[in-house]
Amino acid sequence: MASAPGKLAYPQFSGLRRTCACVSNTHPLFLRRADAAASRRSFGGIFAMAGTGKNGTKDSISKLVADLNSATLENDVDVVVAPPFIYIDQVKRSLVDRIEISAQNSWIGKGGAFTGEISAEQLIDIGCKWVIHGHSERRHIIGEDDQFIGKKAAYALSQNLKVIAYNVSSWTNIVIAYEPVWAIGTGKVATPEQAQEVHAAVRDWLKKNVSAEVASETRIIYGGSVNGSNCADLAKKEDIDGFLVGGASLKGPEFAVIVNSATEKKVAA
Ligand SMILES: O=C[C@H](O)COP(=O)(O)O
Repeated sequence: MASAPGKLAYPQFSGLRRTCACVSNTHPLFLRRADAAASRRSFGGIFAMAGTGKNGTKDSISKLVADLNSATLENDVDVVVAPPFIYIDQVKRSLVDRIEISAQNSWIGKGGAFTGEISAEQLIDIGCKWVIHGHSERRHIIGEDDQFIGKKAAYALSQNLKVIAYNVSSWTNIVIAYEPVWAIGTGKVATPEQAQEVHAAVRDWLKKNVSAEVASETRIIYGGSVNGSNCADLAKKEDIDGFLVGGASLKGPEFAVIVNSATEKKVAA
């Protein structure tokens, strides 16, 4: 996913081939609702209510949850939030059921003596339905590689968590996120044309390497400086099926604007 602003970055195709990595950054999301008829065309995305660990306090998250609970959100957009582990329970207890919860990471296998780690089983126990794997920050800062991420994703999927990442035996519960690293947290968003080109290339990769059906159905979401002002133009693009939102997700009303940019998808369709 690395590239300079203005240049297209093709997300880890070699990784995709081996395990499947897509990439996300920090926090997460919204997605199309499962009952929305056919396919990825119903918008979906991802939003993070608090960044990777460093964002959020009990008070700030209470405020954000209150904003989300009172926001008017498009019916046919799935909305998922990914708070840091320590706030998941608080969010689960206070957030409306219409919004699902994701973790930002999980262990590679069954729980046990792995100090400091959180298992997929524990996430399910606390009410999570989603987990993010393969975020560029986990790769670049923590040093996770495709193989390790693949193990995590495979185990999470085996426990029926939905995954934003790889090592996929069934694509039903997968969402792929494309985030050019130069766009993450920088205010330099990819142009709709740049993002569309990469999303189309990812979809084409799926078509050639997995199947036409998977290519058609899999949601590919964009992340990197998405905000209330640029989301509408991005949402109009054919292969952009949602967003992975970081900074703008910390402001509930702005996040609602991003969720509701799904209407642009309907207009464009
Ligand atoms: O996880 C979030 C993404 O990495 C995007 O972050 P951002 O919207 O602050 O650029």
